Amino acid sequence: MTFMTLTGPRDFFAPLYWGGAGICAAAAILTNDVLISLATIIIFGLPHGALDGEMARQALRPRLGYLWFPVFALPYLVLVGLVLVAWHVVPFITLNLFLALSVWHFGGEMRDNGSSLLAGFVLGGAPLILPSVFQPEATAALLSAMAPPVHLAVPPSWLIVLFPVWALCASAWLGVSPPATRMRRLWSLVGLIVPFAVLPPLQAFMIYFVFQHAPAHIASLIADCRWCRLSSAGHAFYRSLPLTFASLGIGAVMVPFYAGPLAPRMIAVTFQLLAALTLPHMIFDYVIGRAPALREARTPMPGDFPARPHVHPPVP
Ligand SMILES: CC1=C(/C=C/C(C)=C/C=C/C(C)=C/C=O)C(C)(C)CCC1
Ligand SMILES: [Fe+2]
Repeated sequence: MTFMTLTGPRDFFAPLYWGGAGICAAAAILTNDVLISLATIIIFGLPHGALDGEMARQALRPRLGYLWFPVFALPYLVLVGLVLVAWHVVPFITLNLFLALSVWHFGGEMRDNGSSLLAGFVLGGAPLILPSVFQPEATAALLSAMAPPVHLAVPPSWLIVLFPVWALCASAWLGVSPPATRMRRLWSLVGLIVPFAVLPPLQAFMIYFVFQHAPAHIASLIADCRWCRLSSAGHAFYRSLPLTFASLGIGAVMVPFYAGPLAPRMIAVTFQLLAALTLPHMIFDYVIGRAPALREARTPMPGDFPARPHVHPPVP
């Protein structure tokens, strides 16, 4: 019944969650503490990716029974392991691939319902291109900490070279927008530019990840009536807990394999793990969106928590 108090009709979840996220983010900014920024990123950002397990369960369990879990988890874990090994074997290449995949991933999440590639590049490129241009040294230091023993004095040049292209694309994206959406687009750009212009890069990324990227992903799943058990943010958070804890477990196992002072070490663990989870997450997203068999196999299962309907009937 705790569940009901979290997600019931009087939804206590949103104020609790956003209050917690706001306090943690403010603490990270006010104390300038790397570890608090990382903790905020993990606690309030990681769960959005951990919903893959819930989607796989809904898609696969009606056809495979309990076998759904190994069918989903084994390839997923193999990919996680491969990415973690790649960080150690070819850190420079892995870092650059991760940055490029992140542009793609962030763009896909932020543009409204699968709109243009232009929108994807503008909205997905900003979180990586802007810190590289506005605060090159701090960004290079963070990227170096992410991929030891790589040492970068400046961010990867392709991110810098993309800046004028990005600025042109952003202007074009605003310019071609229908008047009704122009202000919304302008505000979404302001919301991206301001944090990366005024805050240190890790804190700006924290704001982006926790308050823009993760909520956009969760909102798109809630709006999608295929995922009947994800009908509110509270349900989504609850359903993300098992894989969130599993990911934290993987992170805990990783820590002893990394050397050096605590802050850079935790930066490496956090972002290498994020990269390792992002690759299977993106592949999963692609597969679940394309495979017709997976799209249709969504009958309610015994023992399911009765989800709130997505569309409420009009009150007479
Ligand atoms: C660490 C760090 C950066 C890169 C972060 C990346 C690349 C994160 C990717 C996360 C993903 C893909 C999550 C998926 O949900 C910046 C912004 C360059 C500068 C600030 C510090
Ligand atoms: Fe994501």
